[in-house]
Amino acid sequence: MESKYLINSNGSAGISSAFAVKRKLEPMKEQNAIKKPTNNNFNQQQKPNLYKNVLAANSNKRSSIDQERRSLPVYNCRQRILKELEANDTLLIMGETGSGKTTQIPQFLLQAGYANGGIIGITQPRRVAAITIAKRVAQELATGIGETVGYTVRFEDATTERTRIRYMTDGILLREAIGDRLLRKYSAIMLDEAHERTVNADVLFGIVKQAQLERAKQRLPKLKIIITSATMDIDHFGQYFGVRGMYLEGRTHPVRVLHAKDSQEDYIHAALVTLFDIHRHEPINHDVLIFLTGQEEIEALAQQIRQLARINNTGPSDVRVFTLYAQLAQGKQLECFLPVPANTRKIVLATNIAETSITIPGIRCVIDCGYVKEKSFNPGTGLELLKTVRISQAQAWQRCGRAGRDAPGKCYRTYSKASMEQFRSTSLPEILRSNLTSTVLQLLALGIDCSNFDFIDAPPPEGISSAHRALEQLGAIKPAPLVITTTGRWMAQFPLDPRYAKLLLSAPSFGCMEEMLSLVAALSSDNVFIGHTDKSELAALAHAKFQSKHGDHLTLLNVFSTFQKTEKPKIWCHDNFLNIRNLTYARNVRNQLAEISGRLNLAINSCGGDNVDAVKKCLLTGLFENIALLQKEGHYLTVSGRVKAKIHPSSVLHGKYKPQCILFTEMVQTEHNFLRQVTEISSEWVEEVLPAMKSFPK
Ligand SMILES: Nc1ncnc2c1ncn2[C@@H]1O[C@H](COP(=O)(O)OP(=O)(O)OP(=O)(O)O)[C@@H](O)[C@H]1O
Repeated sequence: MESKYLINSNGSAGISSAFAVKRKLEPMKEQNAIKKPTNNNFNQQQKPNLYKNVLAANSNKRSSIDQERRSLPVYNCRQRILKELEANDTLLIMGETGSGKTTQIPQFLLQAGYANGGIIGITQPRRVAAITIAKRVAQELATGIGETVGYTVRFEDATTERTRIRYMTDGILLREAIGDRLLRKYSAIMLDEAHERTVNADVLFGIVKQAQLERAKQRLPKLKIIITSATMDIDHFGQYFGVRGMYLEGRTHPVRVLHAKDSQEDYIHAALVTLFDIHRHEPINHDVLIFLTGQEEIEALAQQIRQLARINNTGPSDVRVFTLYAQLAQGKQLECFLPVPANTRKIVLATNIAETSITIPGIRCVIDCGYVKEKSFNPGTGLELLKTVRISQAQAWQRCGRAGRDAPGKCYRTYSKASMEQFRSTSLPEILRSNLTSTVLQLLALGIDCSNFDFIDAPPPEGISSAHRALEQLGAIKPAPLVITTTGRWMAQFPLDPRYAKLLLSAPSFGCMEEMLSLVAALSSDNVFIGHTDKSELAALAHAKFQSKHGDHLTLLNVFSTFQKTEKPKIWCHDNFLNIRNLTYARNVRNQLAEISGRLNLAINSCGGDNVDAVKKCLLTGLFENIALLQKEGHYLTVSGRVKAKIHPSSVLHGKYKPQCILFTEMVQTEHNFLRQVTEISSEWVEEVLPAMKSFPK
């Protein structure tokens, strides 16, 4: 396999080199480079007591971590960053992957006294990054999580009133802005991984910019804004924020890049061969991270690797395989961050959720398949699809940057150098290719009309109109003049997609609130079934017990309701091939949704699980855009957009008799359009439940 790879013409590839041409930056050389910070570097008076106490209590334990911190490129730029921040209210900072932006800059601000007047908030596109980075920074400051450093992600808050540095997902900060548009709680906000351009981050760029201006106008304490990334389009950001960018010089550990001579069509096979080649030739403590596109691919390859490791007599004990993807329960996602025993190689199979921000200790080799599953929304059909597409060059460098964090590394790309040159330089911002229903509602709850909002890149007008249409059908807004209704305000209270929030608001009138709380919670956690196991036949038999002839939603409800009642959940989940972590997560989500429902005085009634029609009709009130009708040819056609599709093989309705009319949770595009999580409904109900949908085809 080695012969398939070429060393990049630069030999050792500089992670930033590919972007050097794009940068028109002010190079930032540290004037007092490698000057050890002393107490004189900041005003003693301003130094927060809290930080002083933390320092005093833990000074003995920190020498090795301190050394690691001091060797990071960002450390040498500390003085300059603080000086720039004193002079400017907004900073755009670009520095190599692993240079220390995310972990160190907030600590510089803390030391400089910025946390005296408010919290230092740092947003991350993903919760796994927010959690692991907060833990690392707490360790660096030798404090417990939730003390000086904490994190908040959806359905989990690990902060206290003592927390001064708060890592969080961008969705959390956006939600807070609904309560206070000026974000008065914060003295500084760092929007990290700006290149990711998630919808939430794009909205936040505008929110923090407005909050900063408004606070200045009202003579309130200043809001400092820091935008960071290793691969952002700094000119574009510079124009939007009206500031120049800074480039943090200094290199981290080198990563040697090896491209396939020819791009490998079967990238999973290429990844497997490369992995075993690494396993034969690289020291056992060089851990490997493989980037693939999704859960099914990852689970299948994980199983194959485990089997092959046994057959090849490398011994099961010298390989530990971990998986990392969004649908995996949080606890399980964090397992790959723990050390493995000596003489064992850690192999992590991940989607793009491991692509930015995170450091998985021990990773020396990255294998990059060059593809990603990306959301794309078609406002014409109203459907959001997940499609497998080529990554951008920025993503390729970010993936590469996951190696070389604690030592020099290697990155194996299963695509050729020539084909990489054809990749887009950066990914298309999510806001230009997503369903905007949730964003439009959140902005309206903030009192902002999306059509006049100062976006860094304005979403297409047809995307906004499509969101308006959907929100009107959900009863969340009224058009001309555009206003948010009480239902809309209530929907915005739930940390859920508006369609799912609507299910909870409608449930009391169908008498099935208990059931809907359980179902929405279980849908938020996703895959509770363990299917990829060497006992897959036994697993299928166990799962069959929960099957409802009505479809996947009621099957999932059966699983969750039985789980809630079981006295020995661990044994029960094990025996039934169910994922206890995902179910426990769903239970926590349910508690929080019930708490919000209680605050809104929604009646918590139940149909006793027998009145399945009530549950199905209620599902229609939120998911009415996801209806499909059986065609004579045997396939389904979605009512909204008339897209041809099949029922996904994972559905309990797959391969059985085909219902005339179905409701689905999502559409996935692989070789066909597949409808996931499907329930049989009656087309008669549509007009009963949704009087607005008069044009429904019979
Ligand atoms: N959980 C961790 N365990 C061990 N080392 C860590 C951990 N997190 C960070 N580090 C160390 O700190 C360094 C800086 O990480 P940090 O996340 O601050 O860099 P960054 O510049 O923000 O990177 P990126 O652009 O990739 O997000 C890493 O290269 C690594 O050496």
